[in-house]
Amino acid sequence: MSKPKDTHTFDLFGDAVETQDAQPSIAPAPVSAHPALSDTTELLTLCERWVARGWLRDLDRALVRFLATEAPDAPALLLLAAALASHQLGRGHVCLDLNATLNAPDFALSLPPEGDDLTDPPPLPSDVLATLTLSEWQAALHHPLLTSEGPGNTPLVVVTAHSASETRLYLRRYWQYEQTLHQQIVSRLEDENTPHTQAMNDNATTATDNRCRRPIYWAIGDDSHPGLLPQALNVLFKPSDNLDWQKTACALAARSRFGIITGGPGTGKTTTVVRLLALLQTLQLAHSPSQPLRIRLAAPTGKAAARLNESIAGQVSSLPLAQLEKLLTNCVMSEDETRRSATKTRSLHPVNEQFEERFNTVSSSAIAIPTEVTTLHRLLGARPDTRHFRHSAANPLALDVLVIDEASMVDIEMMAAVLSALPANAQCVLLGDKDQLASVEAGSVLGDLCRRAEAAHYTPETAQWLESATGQPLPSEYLDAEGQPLDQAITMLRVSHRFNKHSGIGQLAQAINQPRHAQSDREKQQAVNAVLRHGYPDLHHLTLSEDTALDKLVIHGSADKFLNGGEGRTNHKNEPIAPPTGYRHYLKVLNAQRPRGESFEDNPAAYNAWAAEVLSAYSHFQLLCVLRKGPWGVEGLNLHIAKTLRSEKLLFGSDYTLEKGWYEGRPVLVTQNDYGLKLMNGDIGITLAVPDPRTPGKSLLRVAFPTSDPEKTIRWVLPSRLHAVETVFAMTVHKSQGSEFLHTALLLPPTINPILTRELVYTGITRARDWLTLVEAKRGVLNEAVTREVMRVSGIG
Ligand SMILES: Nc1ncnc2c1ncn2[C@@H]1O[C@H](COP(=O)(O)OP(=O)(O)OP(=O)(O)O)[C@@H](O)[C@H]1O
Repeated sequence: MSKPKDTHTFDLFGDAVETQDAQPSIAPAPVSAHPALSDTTELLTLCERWVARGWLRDLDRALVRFLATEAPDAPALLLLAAALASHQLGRGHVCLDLNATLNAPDFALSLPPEGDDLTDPPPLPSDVLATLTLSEWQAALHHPLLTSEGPGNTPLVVVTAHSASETRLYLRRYWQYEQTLHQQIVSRLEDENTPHTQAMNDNATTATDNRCRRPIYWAIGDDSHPGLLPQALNVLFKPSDNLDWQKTACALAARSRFGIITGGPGTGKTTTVVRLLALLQTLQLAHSPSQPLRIRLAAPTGKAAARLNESIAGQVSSLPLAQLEKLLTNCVMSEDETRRSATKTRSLHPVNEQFEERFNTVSSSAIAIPTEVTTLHRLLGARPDTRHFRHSAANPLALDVLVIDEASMVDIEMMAAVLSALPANAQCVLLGDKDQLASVEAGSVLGDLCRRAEAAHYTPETAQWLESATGQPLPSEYLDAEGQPLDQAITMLRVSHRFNKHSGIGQLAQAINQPRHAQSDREKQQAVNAVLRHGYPDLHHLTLSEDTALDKLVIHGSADKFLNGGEGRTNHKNEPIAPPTGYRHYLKVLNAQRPRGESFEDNPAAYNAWAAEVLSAYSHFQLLCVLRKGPWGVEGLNLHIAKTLRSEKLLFGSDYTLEKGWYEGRPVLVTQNDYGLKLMNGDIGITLAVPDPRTPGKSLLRVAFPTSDPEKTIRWVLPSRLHAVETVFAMTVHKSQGSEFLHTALLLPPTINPILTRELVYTGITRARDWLTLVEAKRGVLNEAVTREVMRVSGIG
């Protein structure tokens, strides 16, 4: 088998215009139609051959068999489309786009990127589909038992959108998720400008019921507290000569029941959302002093939740709450004053003397902002052995505001489940970086919803409202009289406060992130290379010409390769930055700070403190890679690094132990949620040796995981209880999403691969907080990678 021909169309679902205009990779002179296009038995045989090669999943073939049994008269072309649609789900696409598949058929299956040397290869999709036209395929997609064009009971749904050339085939479940998402978002956006009387009635409900308390009318049409919104925004944001996108984001997200705040690393998403919550709570208390909003914060993984937890706690403590409470008190006093004089003039009856009570409630009510962040699975109440959650439309969550961080990692199934479980009037705010890799599961919801975020598309009405709320006029380039309702609910933060123009990490992220339509591939490569050559203090570009360079990096961190050996830098808050390290650092801490002469049971605090130090030291460095298998993948690198650390006498164990067993210092990544052990997918633990209480002088291994519980900072787990973990000296970029490391080393393999795209490189480098080492196993791979884009197929956005 040969390598797919056009490497520039590696991204099957790349830019639609380009793929349509591009030369199709269909063979120019087909001889005759492949029998699998018209004969179900031939098709099943073909699927079997594809499954044997790993090009198609067994699951996909099983679906075809099932459909063929259910409807023996179904056209083979329909069954083939079903197999490919099912296969796309495993590759992150929600559906099969027929036209894109005909334009680049070989990307519809999981072909090995470097070709397949085995003899007697099965026909490639490009061979099979060579004679097929779009209209023939479209015509074959209609079958009363198997397909429909919308609601119904058929297992498949056909959607023809915009123009007849855009036909998508869905498995019904995924079509339904898309519909749910669409309906939930539209219904939350549609009445943002109208007072919501039902919500006011809901105010009378008790704290334990799950109807929403939030009266959404206050932000727009609230007559009782004129000016409270702009006043509160002015308390929360300092005056600025430039357009403050954070203030804009806060106002827009407060205005509607669905909002998105997107932005790159350090653009202030967390800072903004904390202020948004303070704003919402202030507005709510002005109306219902004794009924603060019930706010919940969630993230898709335990790691992302822990990170938000950490940063949000710091942000809440710096909020100007006293000023907001003063504003609130003045507001309630003036309201009651007005009411009092109105009552006096209307009648001689005594004034309604609830004033004192209301005043006291406000002045004693701290504007409560939660700092605890949970995972989405926990929030919804995941149950073992079922994909259904405890909370759903039938049993909604008891909350008024939900903030979801790292929303780019949330797949379509989870997003539909969350939105369905929200009470009708609850407010949902998504935070995330639209340019990051999407979830590994099907769907790239945040990226799809934010397709128009760059240019904003605010209507003149929105701009006018924003100006009255924030005091800031919007530049005309962000206005669009044709702006969609969704555009009005999205703000993109555009200024990084963590990476300024002197930061190589920030500059590289920016150069890589330029969308394809904004510049040619060559211009992008030149921009990226200019950043690499510039000599920024936080960035080192390493091409592996000698074997030991990678070893030096992972052991020592290669501080000597950075300007001044990494000494003397400060961060954006003027705090000193420690020089970059490698894995030696945490292993040194492990040995140097080990509690001596005390048993684990007698002094758990000492062991917890030790474990916390080791875990913190581990987070100073992480090697990221692209692949799982092979010498440049997680598996090969993990073993290589463990052996290298052993040769430095930093780790101990036989080859077998290092490859398959447990040893002190082994860092592990949890790969599946384990509710029994309270461990979440993405958690990192370190294996430590603690004294064995049963055998004096001996030790036993336990794995230490950090917790967010201040009472019990470390969770100790016996290795035998951990089933879904892997060594994490090397971590894939996909798994690193939602995490951040002081020194991140991103290793690109020597050959290009379909998953090596701009989004992946961007996601990898933005995991670095202070130092980035970009490693190319062979020069040139980065240049190729940054010109490839992933575009997921879906009907959202
Ligand atoms: N307007 C601002 N002025 C000055 N510093 C700011 C401002 N906004 C945020 N920061 C600081 O910038 C840093 C990054 O902010 P924040 O954590 O809110 O960004 P983020 O977008 O959530 O980052 P990430 O998701 O990449 O971790 C923080 O130290 C924060 O205090």
